[in-house]
Amino acid sequence: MPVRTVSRKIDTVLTNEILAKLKCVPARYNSANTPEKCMEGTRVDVIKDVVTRLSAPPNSAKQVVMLSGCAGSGKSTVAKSVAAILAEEKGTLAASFFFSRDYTQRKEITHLPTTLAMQLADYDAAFRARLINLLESDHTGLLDAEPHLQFQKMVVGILEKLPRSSKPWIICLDALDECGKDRGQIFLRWLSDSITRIPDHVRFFLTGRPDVPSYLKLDTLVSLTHGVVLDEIDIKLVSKDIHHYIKQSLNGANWTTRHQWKIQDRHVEELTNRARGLFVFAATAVRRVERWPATIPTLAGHTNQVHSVAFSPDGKHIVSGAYDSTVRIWDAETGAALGGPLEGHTGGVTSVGFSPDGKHIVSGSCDHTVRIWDTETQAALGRPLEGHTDMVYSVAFSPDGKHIVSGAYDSTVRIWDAESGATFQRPLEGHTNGVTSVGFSPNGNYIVSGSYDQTVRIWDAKTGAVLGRPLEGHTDRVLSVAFSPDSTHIVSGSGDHTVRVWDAKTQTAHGGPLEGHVHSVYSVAFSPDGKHIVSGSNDRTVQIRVWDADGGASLEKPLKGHTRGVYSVAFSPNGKHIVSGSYDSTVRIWDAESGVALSEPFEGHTDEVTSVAFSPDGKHVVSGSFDQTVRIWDTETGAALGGQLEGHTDVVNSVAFSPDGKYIVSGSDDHTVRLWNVNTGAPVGEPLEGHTGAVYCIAFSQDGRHIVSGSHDHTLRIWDAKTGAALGGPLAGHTEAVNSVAFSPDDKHIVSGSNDHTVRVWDAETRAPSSVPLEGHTSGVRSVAFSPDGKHIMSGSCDRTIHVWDVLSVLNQSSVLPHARAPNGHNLLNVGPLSSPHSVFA
Ligand SMILES: Nc1ncnc2c1ncn2[C@@H]1O[C@H](COP(=O)(O)OP(=O)(O)OP(=O)(O)O)[C@@H](O)[C@H]1O
Repeated sequence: MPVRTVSRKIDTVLTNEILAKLKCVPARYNSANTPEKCMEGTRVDVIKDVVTRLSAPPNSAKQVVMLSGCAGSGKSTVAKSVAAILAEEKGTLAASFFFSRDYTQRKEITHLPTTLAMQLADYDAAFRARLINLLESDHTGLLDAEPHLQFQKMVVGILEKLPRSSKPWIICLDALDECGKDRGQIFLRWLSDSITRIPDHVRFFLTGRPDVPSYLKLDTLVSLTHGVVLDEIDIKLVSKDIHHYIKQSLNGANWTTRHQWKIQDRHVEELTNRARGLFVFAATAVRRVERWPATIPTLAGHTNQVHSVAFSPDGKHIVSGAYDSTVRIWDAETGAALGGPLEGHTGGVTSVGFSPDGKHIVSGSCDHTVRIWDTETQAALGRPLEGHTDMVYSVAFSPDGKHIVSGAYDSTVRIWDAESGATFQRPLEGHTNGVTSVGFSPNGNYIVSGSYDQTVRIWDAKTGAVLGRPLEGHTDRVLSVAFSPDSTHIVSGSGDHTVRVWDAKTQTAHGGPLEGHVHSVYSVAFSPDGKHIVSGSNDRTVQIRVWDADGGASLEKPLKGHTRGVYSVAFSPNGKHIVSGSYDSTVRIWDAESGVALSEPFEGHTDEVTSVAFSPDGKHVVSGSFDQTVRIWDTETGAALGGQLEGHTDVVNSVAFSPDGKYIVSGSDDHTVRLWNVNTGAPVGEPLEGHTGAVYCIAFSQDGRHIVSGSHDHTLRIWDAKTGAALGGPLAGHTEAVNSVAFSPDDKHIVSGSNDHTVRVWDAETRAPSSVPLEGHTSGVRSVAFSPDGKHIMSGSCDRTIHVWDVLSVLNQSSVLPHARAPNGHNLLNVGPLSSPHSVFA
């Protein structure tokens, strides 16, 4: 390599190291947990106005634009949209800081100057050179100086020396009222004192509640500030935006492809009026509606218990059968009854269903018979089908419409020819009590049945043979069963008042019982698009629930139950369980296969839980918290063992057991890594020092000899676990904080996940990257782990997905493209967002 290239590389490494010393906070407009942008088509004028003012040529514009408005008026959402346009379309966003009282580092002014300086250095090479120069020649301890001095020297001092630019440089600071207890007053004073030194191509876009602009009164800054007040915009215009927002959210393409019903115009009007110009009202209402379960109109008309309901194949109609001996047809959207009751049965109607083409309805009754009806004329077709010797509890068409299956109190299942009404084949026998409910799988291969014996059974539709074991879980009679449209799930309703969903393949419960009815659930069905479950109950109501097949117990939208963000997950050593730690201050244990929570949340921490890990024998779990302590729990009972381990002087971000289970290592915001003796709870040796930012994550190597740590300073470090000495320099490459690290099972590689949205793999010995950065996540990567066989890497992100990467492909890819980014390369490596965990970790 030519000498000049080498020296340039060394220079780059050195300057990177100097800048890495700056304490920066991930608070850019596009950092994790910043607000969403305005919905397209809303706030168009105000966004345009602000962008135009900020983009005007120097001299002609005021140097500060201040957007204010009351709580929830939508300031941060507008700020995000403005910042995105400036950054992504105009290239004029020099720096941004979105304050938030919900995040420790983003609610103080402390790291604002260094964060701004770092971002300005990223934005402009001349600024960067001057900043490096300043830091190199500084002997006054500027890195640890108080923030006001840092602002003066690292931001204002450099800006004033730079040549004037014809292109605006915009600094966006959102939610000043959430900046410290003084609600942004300190910052405004700094700005006021120095604005005359800052060249006029540098503009500030500030937002805050109405008190923030009031702090400017009588200040020199006032004359340089243009104010935009959201609360002064004509309420008719704002209401138009809110109307658009509600309608799009609950009636737009995105909604209607996912949901069976949509909001009606008069309800949009009503919600808009009630919002009275406050976006937060509308946003909260929309979120409520989106949240499961949504119960839409109650269909009232039957004069006795409703025992069965089903959607028509096109989703437009619902049919119901009741103990008043009638069948009724309803409009699924409005809930209005279509025509009168269908009369003919001489006993209560227990079960109803549509034929696949929607033209016919089948019903089963306490009068021992099955009947077929014409949907349009609502007339009975032919004579009743006779054969069962007791009450018929359930009926359904086969997917090709040629057969009808029925289950009866005589404990048998029967199959009928839909056209001739003849019954053929022997009855299917196996249940030990009355068969209440039956259905074909949509692919026609299986029949499912529910019984008074509290179980659900699956049968081969061709041979009539029973498949696998009975599905157990209901604590009372199973009254109704049905397959999902894709044949993967079965839904059942029971006398225990609940609805349950089962995985048809694994024959296990999919999540916990769905509650809501106040009496026995006699009927359940999936809507044709699989997004809704309709259920009918002894409580005389029909309920339509929005069911998210990916939610609940599914691992694709992982393990729902925590009430705040989950920031740490880990597999148990045998791969059967998952532990999660949440900002809701609790720790939870889940079944890795079904996604079911295995116990009540573990409670004890007094603040957000940042990190969790299993002990090597799986019997204990360790957790670290914002409350600066480490805690150890009994996995089975959830009991906290001993007291809390105290010593860190700031938030504990990460914890891990040593492979022999004797030690725990922890990383903290106090920049140090600490070792603890599990038995005594006492710290071992001195804290390990070296990182220049908070330590976010740590892991032991499998042989227990090394520890790897990842930090807010964007780097990883490797330590000798015995001596505490750092092994070589930091592993640099990530461009944002490192949130998660892990050794591969053979200790040869380290995987890291970062706020820069990427996953990186490193050679543990040479400390060089072993792969291109793995791209695919659309938000910060929070958690990474190798599968126990080392063949896969799992990464979890703020984008709410878990990706699984094939390690062999990752490493091979790197030998083809040593240091380049593979365009779309991740498609080759990425097994994809996790839909079936079993395929990977089985
Ligand atoms: N134009 C918009 N499009 C879509 N959603 C919006 C819009 N404006 C606001 N919202 C939603 O309304 C809620 C409140 O908005 P936002 O947080 O921006 O208000 P704010 O004025 O900054 O409130 P606060 O002063 O309490 O921080 C958020 O949930 C946001 O997503």
